[in-house]
Amino acid sequence: MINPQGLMIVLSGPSGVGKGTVRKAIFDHPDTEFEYSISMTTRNMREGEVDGVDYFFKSKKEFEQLIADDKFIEYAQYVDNYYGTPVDYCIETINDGRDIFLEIEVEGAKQVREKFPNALFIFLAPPTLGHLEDRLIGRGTESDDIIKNRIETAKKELEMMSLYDYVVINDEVDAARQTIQSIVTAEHHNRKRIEQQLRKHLLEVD
Ligand SMILES: Nc1ncnc2c1ncn2[C@@H]1O[C@H](COP(=O)(O)OP(=O)(O)OP(=O)(O)O)[C@@H](O)[C@H]1O
Ligand SMILES: Nc1nc2c(ncn2[C@@H]2O[C@H](COP(=O)(O)O)[C@@H](O)[C@H]2O)c(=O)[nH]1
Repeated sequence: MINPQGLMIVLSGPSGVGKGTVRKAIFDHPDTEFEYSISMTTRNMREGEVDGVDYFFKSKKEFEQLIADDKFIEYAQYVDNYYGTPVDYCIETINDGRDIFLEIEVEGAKQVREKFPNALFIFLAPPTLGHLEDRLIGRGTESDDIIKNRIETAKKELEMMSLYDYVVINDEVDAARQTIQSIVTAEHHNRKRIEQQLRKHLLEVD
């Protein structure tokens, strides 16, 4: 077997587009067999969030020590807080042949692309910028200033979508969930076919 590793699936997109909502729909679905990479962050816990489930919540000092110890696949400072993907669980999972699903912002996705060019990159986009603003306001978890900041960041993030393998518009949650699952299934088929062709070619060369 040439590539027995699991697939690294990166779902990115601006804050408020619905990444968390779509990700939850994916993981609630019985067909889903991916593992979820729980990120670390220094931001304050929101009401209803659970440490070790939604995020591993860390102090700034703890996070900076983890950076120094090279414990992240990627990390980024996003609107005054650190966010990062712990390296150990991701590597263990893909080496074990299981797919790992990362839900991260755009700067972090760029770092993943440099380290794991074979990962699958999916950008979740809003139908319009107005939808994004409405969703952030509707979620009611951030102050007006932070929402403004996130919208400004989103405008720059949306310019990066052409660098992704796929763009999925999150108009309706279940449709976005289904599209993402179909993309992953198709990607597995493609990679398997390429691997078989490569193996056949190598045997012919021998
Ligand atoms: N397709 C949709 N239609 C309408 N509302 C949606 C849709 N998807 C998500 N939402 C709502 O938009 C808000 C933001 O969604 P969510 O928190 O999942 O976004 P996010 O991209 O994960 O944000 P962040 O990056 O800040 O964590 C939530 O209130 C959610 O219920
Ligand atoms: N680069 C990374 N970005 C991450 C990670 N985990 C989450 N995120 C992204 O941060 C913003 C803000 O999240 P919020 O929970 O404060 O709303 C959002 O775009 C997340 O997708 C990570 O490990 N690395």
